[in-house]
Amino acid sequence: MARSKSESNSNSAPDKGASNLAALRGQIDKLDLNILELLNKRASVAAQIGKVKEDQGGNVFSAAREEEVLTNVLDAHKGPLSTITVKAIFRELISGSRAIQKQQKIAYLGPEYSYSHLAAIQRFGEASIYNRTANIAAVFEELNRKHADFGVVPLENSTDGRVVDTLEMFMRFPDQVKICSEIRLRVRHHLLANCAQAEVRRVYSKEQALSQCRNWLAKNLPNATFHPVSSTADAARLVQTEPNIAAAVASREAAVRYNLGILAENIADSPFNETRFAVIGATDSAKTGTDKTALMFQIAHTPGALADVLTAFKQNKINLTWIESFPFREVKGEYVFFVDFDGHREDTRVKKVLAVLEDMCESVTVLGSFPLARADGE
Ligand SMILES: C=C(O[C@@H]1C=C(C(=O)O)C=C[C@H]1O)C(=O)O
Repeated sequence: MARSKSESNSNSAPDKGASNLAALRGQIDKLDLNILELLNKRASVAAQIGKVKEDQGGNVFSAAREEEVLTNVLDAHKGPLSTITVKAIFRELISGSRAIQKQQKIAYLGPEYSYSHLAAIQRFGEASIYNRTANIAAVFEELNRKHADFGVVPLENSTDGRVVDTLEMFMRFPDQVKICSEIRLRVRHHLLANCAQAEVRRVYSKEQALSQCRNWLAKNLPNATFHPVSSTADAARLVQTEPNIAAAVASREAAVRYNLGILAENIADSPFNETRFAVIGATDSAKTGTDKTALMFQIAHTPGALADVLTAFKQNKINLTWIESFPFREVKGEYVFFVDFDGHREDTRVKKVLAVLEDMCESVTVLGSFPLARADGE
């Protein structure tokens, strides 16, 4: 309805506000169209890159190049948008650019909305195809059968330590796959249910998640019993079947997927709970300058053998970032060690240490070099 002059005069401040709002929204509309045009221009260049790769036989996914793209952008970023927002936008932009070249198939330990699934989405975005598997071995099998281009498998959790099933697969099939990227996922456990906290009698979750929230659960749910199930997402699904008495310890995404309320947030006993995942594929990653290398070696059961290996790292000034020992099933008393360290296998000092290890060890397998992962949210 048209307004009379007197009406707008008597109300001039809100009127000015309204026209300001309209003008500002007009600016946003224009900017959105500019952004859209630029996004599609970028996607067209990615499509051309895809053609070059097709001719030259290159991989669609390049962890090293993606890291470079993100570093360029984040170095230039001055706000006011948060870094998390910029990262999320570029994650999807890059995901879409890969999909234009060829949609990538990613295998992960299911079900949907497990932490492995969340880690996979963090790295590969929404424009990829996700194949869930029933166990970690099946992620390796999916790759082997070429049903998936990449797999996402957990390596270690900051509270629970190593993930035995993954390390065992590397040991059983040392040359089957390479690690091409790592993902650090902040694991935030919440108590999900559709009843009140006082009504909760049964709590479902994955065993590790129950253990990571042990003190909180004992203090806040003294009348409940705890039931380990195959995954946190499966726990959330089960709660739907016993809505009046059951709760799950799982992610926010699982709450959305299974229509559950969040009774309590961030209930893990340790405020810092992170899982590190490996992205496995046919090849590892090109060098970026801030890389890590993972390897597995087996040494003779003699005094000082491990100390000699560690000295070789020290002498070459290589910083170890992880070490795990694992009994070698085939020879009693022998151990396989997993380590990762700063540097790329093409760096001179890494080449030197690898040559020394080849001489010292019964076997050495380079699991791969890959860009150092940023902490989740950084
Ligand atoms: C465009 C490319 O392909 C993929 C998409 C990227 C991007 O959108 O920036 C970067 C690396 C690749 O994973 C490329 O290799 O440069």
